[in-house]
Amino acid sequence: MVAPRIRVENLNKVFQHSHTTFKAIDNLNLDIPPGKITALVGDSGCGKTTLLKLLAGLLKPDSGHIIQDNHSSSPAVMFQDPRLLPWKTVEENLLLALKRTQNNELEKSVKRTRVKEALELVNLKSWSHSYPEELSGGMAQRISLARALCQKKGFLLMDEPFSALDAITREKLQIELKGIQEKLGNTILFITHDISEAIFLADKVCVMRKGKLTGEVICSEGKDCSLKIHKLLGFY
Ligand SMILES: Nc1ncnc2c1ncn2[C@@H]1O[C@H](COP(=O)(O)OP(=O)(O)OP(=O)(O)O)[C@@H](O)[C@H]1O
Repeated sequence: MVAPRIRVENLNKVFQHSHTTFKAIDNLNLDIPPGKITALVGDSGCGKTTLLKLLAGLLKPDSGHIIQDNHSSSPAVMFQDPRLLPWKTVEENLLLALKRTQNNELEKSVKRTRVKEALELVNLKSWSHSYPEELSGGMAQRISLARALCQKKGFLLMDEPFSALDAITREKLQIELKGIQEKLGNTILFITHDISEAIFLADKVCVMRKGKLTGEVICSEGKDCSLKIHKLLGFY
């Protein structure tokens, strides 16, 4: 598995609202370094999910480029809600994701091993035969993470994955994700409204306003990170 670098160049996306047009992504440039967590923060409606959908190939840009080095496949995506099929077991949900995303190229035994390994990573191996209704919110999100990881895409898009969880579960999952990232070295773009979550998880925090990237903050640069991010968000 190769973790790719992603470069977004002069990206534009316009939506039509009745008779007017709205620029959801406005000439946006972004560098997502390989093997690291990059966080994207911004006000509600600034275009974060639209950017994620463009990166995932779920939307087409009006102009601009998304360049993915070393890697041609689409990223794995994790959303705010786990989106597990309730009539399938945990293992079946993960196998289904592999069937959908890998076109059945993989042998059954390889798929099962991948699912087992991913469930081990999120410490839920013994729950493989359980149904989603038996899981807590935090467990369901860890299964959702395992579903993204078992695809071995190298590039993972996470759209506010922990925002529906209680504060304690959320902190636990942040620590788990950091540990998993240190083991696997995926390229991750993590969208969040929570500035402290962004600083805790990411090597770099990118700030978006009104469809544009207004700046980036490298988290290793010390304790002023939060202040810099707030300034870029227009707080001061
Ligand atoms: N399919 C669509 N058709 C028309 N307008 C859209 C569509 N998708 C998004 N928009 C508009 O684009 C803007 C950006 O939406 P987007 O969902 O990307 O914001 P966001 O930053 O992810 O917000 P939030 O943090 O609240 O999820 C919004 O004004 C939204 O109404």
